[in-house]
Amino acid sequence: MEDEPVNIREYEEIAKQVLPKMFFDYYNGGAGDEYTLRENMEAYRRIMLRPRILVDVSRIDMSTTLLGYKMHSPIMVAPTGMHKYAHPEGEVATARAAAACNTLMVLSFSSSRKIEDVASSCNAVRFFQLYVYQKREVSATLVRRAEEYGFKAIVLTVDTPRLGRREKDIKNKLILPQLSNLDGLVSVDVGPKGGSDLEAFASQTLDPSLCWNDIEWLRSITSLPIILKGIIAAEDAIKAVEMGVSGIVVSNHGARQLDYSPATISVLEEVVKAVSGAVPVLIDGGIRRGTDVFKALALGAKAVLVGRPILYGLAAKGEKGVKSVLKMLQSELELTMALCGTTSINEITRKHVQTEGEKLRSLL
Ligand SMILES: Cc1cc2nc3c(=O)[nH]c(=O)nc-3n(C[C@H](O)[C@H](O)[C@H](O)COP(=O)(O)O)c2cc1C
Ligand SMILES: CCCCCCC(=O)C(=O)O
Repeated sequence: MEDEPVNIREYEEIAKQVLPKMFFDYYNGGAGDEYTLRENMEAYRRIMLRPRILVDVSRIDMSTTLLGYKMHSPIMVAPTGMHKYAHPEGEVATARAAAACNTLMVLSFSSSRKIEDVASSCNAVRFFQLYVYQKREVSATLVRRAEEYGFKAIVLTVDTPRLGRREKDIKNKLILPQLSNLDGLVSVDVGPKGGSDLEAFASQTLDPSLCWNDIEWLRSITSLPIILKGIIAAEDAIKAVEMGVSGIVVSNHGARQLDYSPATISVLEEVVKAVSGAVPVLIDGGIRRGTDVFKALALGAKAVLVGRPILYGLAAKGEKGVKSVLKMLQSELELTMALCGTTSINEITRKHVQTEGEKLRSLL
């Protein structure tokens, strides 16, 4: 029998072996020099844990809620496009795995399976991620469909007025499958082929004029709560709260948009302080270990989202692989909680971590 992967890095290796290079690079790559891509992960390594001892940890409860929805743990599935590159069942397999792990999935606007198919595949709580297209009616149609099919919130991505420069995709001349949600609404045929079809498609569809006033437009077409994904500055977090959003995701889009933007974990605290409890603050980017999840919670995140690890699991073993990745992160978090002397999510505090700045100051 083949050895079972024991961590996310091993799942990444399998994904690299089984996927065509073009698709693995699309999943794994970042923007520009990929500096932020490395930093998203490295920044977690610079944070140390401060365990407390002699606490009864025979029972650990990782459960939490988001917008009133209960989850087994604060580890959610981030919206990532085109799961059919990884597995023929695409987002349906991912959704079933998320449901089996009792967690919440955010379905991408650019999914390769239809909203309706994902909704009918299993009984899970799902949010819908939104891109705003120049043809607003396309975006509005998908919002209405998501609402009709039981999605519980709209996650508006705000870091993508244009697509980041992803040089691997340009070199590989990334091809784009028809995105089922857009059937009959938009064609992905981008004309004569040059570099990345995704880049060409994005430049023909994304609305670069999207701005704060458009939150009102979104509110006029849906009664679902709105979460903004892609905030990394306190000023924007404050503005988002003033605009009445229901949550914020500290995200740099997995370092696929603006290279040399900061690692998300390094700005989490600034955003959490600015928001001062008004709305839940989530985070994604670079989370590969249960210890990373613990560190994000200690710095004030309500929950985390994971992107690429889900795709590695999907590529390696379909639904079973996604389930295994989620369970692996959940059990790593549970062990970290036990070894840090925390028995519930609320017990994880700022005092359980030491940042690099604090480490340096303690040496002075
Ligand atoms: C292949 C891929 C596709 C993505 N597609 C979307 C998307 O459609 N919408 C979106 O808001 N974010 C998208 N993202 C960003 C993720 O939601 C998330 O911010 C990021 O993956 C988190 O970083 P991680 O991959 O290191 O966990 C995508 C990321 C990847 C890797
Ligand atoms: C029209 C924009 C497509 C974006 C595709 C998915 C995505 O966000 C990514 O990072 O890739």
